[in-house]
Amino acid sequence: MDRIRLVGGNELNGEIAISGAKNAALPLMIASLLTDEPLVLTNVPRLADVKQLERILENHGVDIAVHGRRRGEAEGVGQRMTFHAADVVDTTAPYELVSKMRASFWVIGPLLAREHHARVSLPGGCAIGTRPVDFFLYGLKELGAEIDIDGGYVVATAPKGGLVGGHVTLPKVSVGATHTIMMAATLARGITTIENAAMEPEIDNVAEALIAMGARISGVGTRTLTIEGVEKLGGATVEVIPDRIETGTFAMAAAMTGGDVFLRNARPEHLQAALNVLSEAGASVAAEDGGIRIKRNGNGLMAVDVEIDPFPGFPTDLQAQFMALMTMANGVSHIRETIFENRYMHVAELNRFGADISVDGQVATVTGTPTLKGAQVMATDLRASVSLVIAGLAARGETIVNRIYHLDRGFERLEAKLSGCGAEIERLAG
Ligand SMILES: CC(=O)N[C@H]1[C@@H](OP(=O)(O)OP(=O)(O)OC[C@H]2O[C@@H](n3ccc(=O)[nH]c3=O)[C@H](O)[C@@H]2O)O[C@H](CO)[C@@H](O)[C@@H]1O
Ligand SMILES: C=C(OP(=O)(O)O)C(=O)O
Repeated sequence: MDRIRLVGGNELNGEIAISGAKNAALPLMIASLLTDEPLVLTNVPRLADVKQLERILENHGVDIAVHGRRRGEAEGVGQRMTFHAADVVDTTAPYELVSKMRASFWVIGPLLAREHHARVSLPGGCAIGTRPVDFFLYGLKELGAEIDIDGGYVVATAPKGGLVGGHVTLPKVSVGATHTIMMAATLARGITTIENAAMEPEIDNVAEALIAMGARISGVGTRTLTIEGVEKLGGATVEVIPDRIETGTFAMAAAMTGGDVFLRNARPEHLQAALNVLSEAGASVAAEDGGIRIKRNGNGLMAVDVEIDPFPGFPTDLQAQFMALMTMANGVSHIRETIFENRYMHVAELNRFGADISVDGQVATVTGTPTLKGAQVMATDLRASVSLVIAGLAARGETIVNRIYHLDRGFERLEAKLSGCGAEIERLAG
């Protein structure tokens, strides 16, 4: 199993190109199941999760092509890929494929809308809580589907003639349920409303893609989406938005080590809450043409309290990275995780560096210390893994992060991007 070795203490200086967003690329790829015409996606990141979803889509009959580089295109630019679901040959998404990744469950929406049937294994994904699928089932039922659970599979069947429009009020904001119900509703007969919908930028990216494919959706960027079903969707070319979680991660890394890093392609409006917190903590954050610049001079950081919330709040996917940052801040920071009930697996690992973190229910209390010491640590999930890298970048001496396959799910060329800015970091194979 690969590991990462780092030696902390170097400032980060330079430029990092932010990749396309994993959490936008995945639902956009799934949207290709809604049409028999090709969907072209640009800026697709090279990630293990993208590869895994390719396998799942291929099993449904989707032809997938990765285009070569274009003249004048910079090296390392995101992939241009075509997804063509001319004929959906299988409406089952099997356990072996779906259990590895949460988002793969979302194929249930398009399959049900287009093929009127879907049999999808209950999902896996990061172990950060129980992560039920009750909102999806409720939403699809509101669109007329009949749902059974059989041997670990959700078996969904549309009424004769296909799904029908309905009113869905999500009990709690859910990104996955919003993507899935929105996609399903595009081909339903009549009008669907989704109240308390997620407003994450990835939802907007998918909604705009669906609109480009011929869907009728209004309320994009608000808590209420209205979808008027159409008979058929067509092809389109859509750009995956830059990854706001990767952006926030490198911003925290730079704030942790000090230095001056320009995050190219980053869009400040996609992570304003996190940037505000970084400024409050004492980092300098500036929106510049084409990206965001993060600087921190020799001064230490101040402790800041944060409550995790759905967008536009502070994202749960940056909670672990922020906690790493707070381990060396002056003072005591309180972090309240309100989205997932078990997303503190990194606490024990961060404490191995000599951090002082305790957890009581939803709240983690981080008492800053002036120094961390390098350690052997274990990655437990995607964002937890990268929080250990952030701690290691500032810790004295050597850190080894084990089980980094989690990192490869969601960070493209992490070591190369960090070492390009002066970090001492390498992957140890085997
Ligand atoms: C691939 C992807 O985009 N993953 C993101 C997505 O996950 P995901 O879409 O799985 O997360 P949700 O937004 O659905 O989860 C929000 C909350 O709703 C609960 N819930 C959700 C569905 C349901 O049927 N029942 C239920 O109770 C969840 O357990 C959680 O407590 O949004 C999360 C919240 O921003 C992010 O951390 C993940 O990175
Ligand atoms: C939790 C995440 O991913 P997933 O929903 O695929 O488990 C994440 O991207 O941080």
